[in-house]
Amino acid sequence: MDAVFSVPEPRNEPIRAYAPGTPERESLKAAVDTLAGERLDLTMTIGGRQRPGGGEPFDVVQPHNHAHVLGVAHHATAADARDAVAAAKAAAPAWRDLPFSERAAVFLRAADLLSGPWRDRLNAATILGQSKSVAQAEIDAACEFIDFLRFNVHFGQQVLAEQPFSSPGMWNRFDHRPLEGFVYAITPFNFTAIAGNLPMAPALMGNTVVWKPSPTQQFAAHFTMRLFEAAGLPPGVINMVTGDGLAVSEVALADPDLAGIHFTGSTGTFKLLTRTVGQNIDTYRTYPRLVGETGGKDFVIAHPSAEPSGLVTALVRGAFEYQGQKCSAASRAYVPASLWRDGVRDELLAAAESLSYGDVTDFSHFGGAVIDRRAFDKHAAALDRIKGSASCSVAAGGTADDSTGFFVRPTVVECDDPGHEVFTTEYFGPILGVHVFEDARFDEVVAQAESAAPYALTGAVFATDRQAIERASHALRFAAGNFYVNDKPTGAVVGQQPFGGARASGTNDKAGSVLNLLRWVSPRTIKETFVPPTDHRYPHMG
Ligand SMILES: NC(=O)c1ccc[n+]([C@@H]2O[C@H](COP(=O)([O-])OP(=O)(O)OC[C@H]3O[C@@H](n4cnc5c(N)ncnc54)[C@H](O)[C@@H]3O)[C@@H](O)[C@H]2O)c1
Ligand SMILES: N[C@@H](CCC=O)C(=O)O
Repeated sequence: MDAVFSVPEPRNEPIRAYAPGTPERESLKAAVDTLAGERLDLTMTIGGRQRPGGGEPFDVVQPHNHAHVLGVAHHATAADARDAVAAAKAAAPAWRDLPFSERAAVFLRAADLLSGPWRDRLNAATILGQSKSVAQAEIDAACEFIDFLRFNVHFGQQVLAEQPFSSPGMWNRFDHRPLEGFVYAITPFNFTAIAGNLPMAPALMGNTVVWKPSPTQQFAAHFTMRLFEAAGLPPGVINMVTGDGLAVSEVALADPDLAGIHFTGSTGTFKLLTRTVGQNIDTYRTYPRLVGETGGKDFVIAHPSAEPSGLVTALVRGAFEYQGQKCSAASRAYVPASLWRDGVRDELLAAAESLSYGDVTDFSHFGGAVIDRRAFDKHAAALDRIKGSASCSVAAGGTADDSTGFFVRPTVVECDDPGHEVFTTEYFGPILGVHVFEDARFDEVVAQAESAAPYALTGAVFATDRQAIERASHALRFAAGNFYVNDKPTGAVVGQQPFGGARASGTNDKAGSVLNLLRWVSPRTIKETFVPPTDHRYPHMG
């Protein structure tokens, strides 16, 4: 077909409420019951074929009920990784030669399947495997994932439309080639949408991918791979390997055809991958593109003019939704003494104490458990250190219980010392540090908070005084890639608040935007001269 297609205009997927007594709630409940009753073989998918990894098995469990095994996966071995890389390379020529519209149609179909018949399955898998509440699963596994699929197609088309100028007598063109080689996508446990987006975005632009999901997100990742297949993704375009990824990295990072890494996860892991690529730099055919979105220590700073109830709600939702396991989660707050004394303290502590964390298959809970034993132990140890610290006191929560699930209570820590680890270390759990300051010190506190932590992902300022907002916004310009005024620092929506941070928080390539898709193409410039000159002499030569 010869045509310049326009892709469907993307719209953000409406969020379902799952109110008691509604058919949508019953249908999701049934999907949760069905998936909870199975014990799946969580296979790899290489070249379109499912097979178990060749390494040690590991259980994928419900974090809120860790005795309940949802499925068993195996760590991929070096041989598995070599097969995945070979499958990606074999699929590359046919996939990149498919017109963009055909590749886009696969992902638009995936979006519609997920919006309809696959919605309950992906949501249920995310509730069970990652311990998300219904509301948190819906905004992630359904809405954000659907948005990534649809908006990426829109932005991909925008990339292709980007063309150079042409002087008379010639036609200059960009051929937006995919990268030469394969892309290695490594994804975190906390968002089903991110896990789907990281292999999808390079694939849309014509690349083939080796995808390594997090072991603790493997349950939903399994269904994501099935969704891509149901949408018509050809074998070998996305090859999913399971496990911790150590053997996969040994193979993939040493391969001459490694063309890019699309990573989201901790700062430490991304630094390790970057360092390894640096060490192997002479191995590669081309410089691998490194895209990494990493950790955060996200702040909320209130001015004395802030509206108190909005501030409290933002702190509660920003810090404690999904048990604080969002890279964007509010984990340090700076509150003026006047507001703190006049109600914010009492409201915040009461709200934190009232939150119910429990078995999220009971839809009435606000939240669930933290992801695994490693996270639980890390938070328990941090709480012990905080309790032993002279400058801090636990004002709410502060307890942890792993008898049935990995539960850590929503915790508020008041701390005099703004340099304390509670304001600098990413715990990635439901622990909020609060520094209370004398009202007149607002600008000084903003300046300290600006670089108290090495990260620069998200941050919020609460104020009604426009000059205070302007001053804080200016002083914090480089302290957050996503900056909020009078809103919580979480919950970025694809297409509306393109997401990503700098400093130790990543390469800031803004997932789900044109900026990210640009990283997965390597344009060839073509100049065609319609009537080539036939005389080599300059006019001045006579
Ligand atoms: N900035 C963002 O957009 C964003 C979004 C979500 C999560 N995060 C960050 O992610 C972190 C939490 O996620 P996590 O605990 O899954 O992070 P993690 O770094 O422990 O793991 C991320 C992924 O890397 C894999 N991995 C680890 N070492 C590897 C290696 N040598 N080779 C190949 N793969 C390897 C893991 O198995 C997992 O799939 C937090 O720091 C959070 O801030 C950032
Ligand atoms: N995009 C999500 C965060 C993803 C990281 O975990 C938000 O804005 O809350």
